[in-house]
Amino acid sequence: MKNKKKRKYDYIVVGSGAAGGIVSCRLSEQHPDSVCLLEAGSSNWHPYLNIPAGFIKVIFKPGFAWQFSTEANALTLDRNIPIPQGRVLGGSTSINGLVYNRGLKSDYDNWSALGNEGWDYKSVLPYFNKCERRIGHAKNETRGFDGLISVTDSNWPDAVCDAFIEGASEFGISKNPDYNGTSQEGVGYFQRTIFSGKRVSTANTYIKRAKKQFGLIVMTHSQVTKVLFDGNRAIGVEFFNSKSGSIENIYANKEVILSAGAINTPKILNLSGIGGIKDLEKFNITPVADLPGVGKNLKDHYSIRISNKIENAVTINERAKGPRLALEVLKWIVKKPSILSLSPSVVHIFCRSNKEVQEPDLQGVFSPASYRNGYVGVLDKYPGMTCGFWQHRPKSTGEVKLVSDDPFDAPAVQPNYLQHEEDQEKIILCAKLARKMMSSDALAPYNPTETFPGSKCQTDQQILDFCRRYGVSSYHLCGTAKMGPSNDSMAVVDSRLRVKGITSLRIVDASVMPDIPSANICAATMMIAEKASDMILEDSKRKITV
Ligand SMILES: Cc1cc2nc3c(=O)[nH]c(=O)nc-3n(C[C@H](O)[C@H](O)[C@H](O)COP(=O)(O)OP(=O)(O)OC[C@H]3O[C@@H](n4cnc5c(N)ncnc54)[C@H](O)[C@@H]3O)c2cc1C
Repeated sequence: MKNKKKRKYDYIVVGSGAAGGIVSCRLSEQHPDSVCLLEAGSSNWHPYLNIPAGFIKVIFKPGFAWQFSTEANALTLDRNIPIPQGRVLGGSTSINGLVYNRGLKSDYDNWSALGNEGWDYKSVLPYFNKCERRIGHAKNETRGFDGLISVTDSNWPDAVCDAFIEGASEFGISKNPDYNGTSQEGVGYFQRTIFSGKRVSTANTYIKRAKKQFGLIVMTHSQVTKVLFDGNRAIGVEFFNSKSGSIENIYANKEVILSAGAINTPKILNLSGIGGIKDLEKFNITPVADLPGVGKNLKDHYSIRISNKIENAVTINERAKGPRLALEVLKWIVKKPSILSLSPSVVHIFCRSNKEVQEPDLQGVFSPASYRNGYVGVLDKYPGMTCGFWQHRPKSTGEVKLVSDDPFDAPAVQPNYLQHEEDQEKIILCAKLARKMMSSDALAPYNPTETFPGSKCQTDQQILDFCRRYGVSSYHLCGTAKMGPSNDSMAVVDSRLRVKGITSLRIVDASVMPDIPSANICAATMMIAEKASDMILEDSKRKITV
């Protein structure tokens, strides 16, 4: 393959993350030398992007991640909560927490029930399987074995984690060997997108393969500023090449695909004249399509964490410093279990908030590590453990909107965490559950003492205040260009992910989710990309005008 840059391609894909990395690869398999992938960030050469524990070194660095934060809001005590998003080849798959979690069957059956034909669990399962290479416990029909994304079990034995898992059974939560199989409910070690001690991203799998085998053109340092139209047909994009400092245009024979993520995709749409007319008028942007749903329906998982100081154990807190860290590095180099090849959350719990609920509606995460004041950042100086929880399907929704017509200004992001009363009730329950899980008899030999928020936080009101003050994003932003049927005026794309009222423009990323899955959302985003790739190629063969 020649990998020679041109001015015109069959397909242009904007954004190289969980979705864009996959779509660009699948399209280039069928259209070699004729797909161009534009990425605002740089390549993924840096070792921190390939060592799982490098996560903590990159998420708050502008060279690797868009440093977005939420708008201040009284619901979360006027804080600007960090919501970084990957800005590098592989997008957020190059910086994320590596947890592989598909969600509940009912998540996708609900998408279908909302009028999105072809998105029920039975229809999407083959696409979850298509991208997966499951290594470890699995039932054949529910898992994939031939895909490019390796999904492995933890190889890091830890006595505190084992005790936490044992302890959960004291509260009626049983071990589940495969929460991505037939049933999610239970407790156990997370499955991770880690192989041979290294991060598995779309950059080092799909994109690498497509560049080498199918002549995929990858242009990093290329921030798309708007989509170009001929009438209502998308014909290309304008982008800023930050290496040359110039504005350039490239064109598509067939389609433009936006995969810039749940914050940047609605921003590009608005800058291109697609959005609510009133929103566009504010910035004198000439409208191309009146779609008031652009940027609306923002969802995320708002989580809280409870930390304990413990004794009689060596936790990640001590292993991440001094001579012990040197030993961990050495272990990683010789491919032995090491804290360098861990996902930040090691153990999962999926459980129900009450007996009336039919399936899990809460997710817990546990690690034998603790951060100062509960914030991901500086580890405590003493041995510690942390349990976090969030609600699977929060009812609060927010929005992403432009603050100006300058493509280099970050948009305003307001998730309205805890706006809905039910979300407030559930977050209190989450905090109580996290406490309960760490008070099991199985963990008693470690003499846990709660350090954060501490014993003074007891009443529901105190707990809610704590959640408002210290809750954080789980970084699962989605829904800002949702798919929906023609009678849903807030839908932005149809069930084949075509932007309504526009031809040759699709959205393929976490933005199109009509509701948030009961899971960390990367697996679902990759599933969307595999399914979208088939739809784009099918429509092209049938010569359907999109
Ligand atoms: C810190 C963090 C931890 C997470 N942990 C987990 C986890 O453990 N498990 C899990 O399942 N999910 C996790 N997620 C969520 C998951 O990674 C994302 O939901 C998923 O990657 C979204 O995929 P996407 O394709 O929509 O966007 P992204 O993967 O974010 O990709 C979007 C890409 O588009 C590029 N882009 C944006 N704007 C432009 C533009 N104008 N021009 C060109 N390129 C542009 C970006 O730079 C980026 O590369 C995490 C996310 C983050 C940020």
